[in-house]
Amino acid sequence: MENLQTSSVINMKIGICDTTFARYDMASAAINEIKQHVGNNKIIRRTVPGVKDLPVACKKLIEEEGCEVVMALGMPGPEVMDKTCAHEASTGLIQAQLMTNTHILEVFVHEDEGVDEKDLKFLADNRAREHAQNLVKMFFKKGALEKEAGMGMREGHPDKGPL
Ligand SMILES: Cc1nc2c(=O)[nH]c(=O)nc-2n(C[C@H](O)[C@H](O)[C@H](O)CO)c1C
Repeated sequence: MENLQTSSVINMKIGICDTTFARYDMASAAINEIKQHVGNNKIIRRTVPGVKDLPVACKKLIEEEGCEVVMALGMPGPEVMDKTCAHEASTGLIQAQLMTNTHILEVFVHEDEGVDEKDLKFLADNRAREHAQNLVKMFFKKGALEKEAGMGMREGHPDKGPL
């Protein structure tokens, strides 16, 4: 994707929220990706213990810090309890979006998605970066996502492609 830094006149506050539970620093990958495309925008990062702490942290980034979009990055573990936590966190993130009328892009990588640790690391980095690109397209490149509508795009994994 092209660098939009010079072409963009939009100046936004972008929130990035991640967890210590995650086994990869997805927030740094997302921030690095955003800065490559729209580095002139302010990025505010917060780190919380786990995914269930993300909804209120994101809501605070929006309401108290003035962020106009937030990324919520987390890694649910492989146990049934972890999957339940992830679902609860996801529901909380949707509620926070509706309460604030603001997008929170959920970027979860389930620990059992990777076939091994190397694969999991690659997946986490890739998904964080590709969702960061989605954020850039949504807010800085008018019509960019519409061009990709129905194209079977996947974040982290290879795209599926259109039917
Ligand atoms: C069981 C469990 N599993 C996960 C997980 O898979 N991924 C994660 O990020 N956090 C998990 N947590 C922690 C909670 O999200 C939360 O941090 C604590 O309940 C404290 O509020 C818990 C408690």
